[in-house]
Amino acid sequence: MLVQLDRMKKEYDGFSLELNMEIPENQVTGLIGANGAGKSTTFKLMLGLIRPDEGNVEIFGRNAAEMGAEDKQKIGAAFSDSGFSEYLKVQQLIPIMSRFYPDFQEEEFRGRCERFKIPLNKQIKEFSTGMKAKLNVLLALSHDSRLLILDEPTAGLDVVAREEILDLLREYMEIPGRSIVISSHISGDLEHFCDDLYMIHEGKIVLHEETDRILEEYGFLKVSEQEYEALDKEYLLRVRKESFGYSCLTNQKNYYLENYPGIIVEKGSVDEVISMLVKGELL
Ligand SMILES: Nc1ncnc2c1ncn2[C@@H]1O[C@H](COP(=O)(O)OP(=O)(O)OP(=O)(O)O)[C@@H](O)[C@H]1O
Repeated sequence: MLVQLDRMKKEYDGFSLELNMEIPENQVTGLIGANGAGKSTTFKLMLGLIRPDEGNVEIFGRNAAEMGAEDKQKIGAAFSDSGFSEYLKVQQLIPIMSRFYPDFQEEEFRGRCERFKIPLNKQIKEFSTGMKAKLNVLLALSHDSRLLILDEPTAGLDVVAREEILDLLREYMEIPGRSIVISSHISGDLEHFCDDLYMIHEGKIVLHEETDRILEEYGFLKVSEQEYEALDKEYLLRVRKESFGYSCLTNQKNYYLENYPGIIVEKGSVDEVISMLVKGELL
């Protein structure tokens, strides 16, 4: 495992984050959650910037809070704030990055700045939100890391820019042994990019599932009251009363399709699945 959070608990006044999470090699893991769900806090814990109150956070098999310089070289991280003074120009970041990361790939970085229309000679404070977001990802990708930790890298980007960033990240994943952990509050941004998704709601994981399983096996049964009464409830996760009867979330939609001919089963988007998990009633 590249990263492991084991029975991890972190408390702030009025907020409690409780996580079990594993980030293996060769995988893109998505963290989805609304504002304030705990995504940034999770990343800070992974990077050892803050310590858990309970449980363990390990990165590359070692306690995250005791990470040494060598391990830090193996991580590329991007937060909404790059950590650099916005009075600097990208040109001035290059020697700073080279000093910190011996394997900083200057030529590649310059090439990508050109490709993404990031000017080298303009102060970062003059950049648009999208340009800053792109720059943060390019910086995270600029040295030969094994793990990328990207906090909402696509926030504020238009569709074209978002796809460009995701393409760059797909290229990154072509080298075996690498992994990405990426967050977003918009599940649609991630559902076709991540292999594995964690949905966090108010500090707790409400769903951890492979993306393909969510898209292929989760679904919504739309049933009348009579159909609902006759239904085997074993594979229903949540239910919600509707004007026509009930909407039921299942993680085994093929079971219902096979055993209840004529039943209406709709494929839900990841957003709809989350919304039902958070707001639907437990059986
Ligand atoms: N240093 C801190 N002191 C007190 N509370 C904190 C601190 N850092 C985070 N929190 C609280 O933890 C909760 C989760 O915040 P976090 O930034 O992890 O959420 P997020 O999912 O990244 O949200 P967003 O999408 O808005 O960035 C919030 O209620 C926040 O107020």
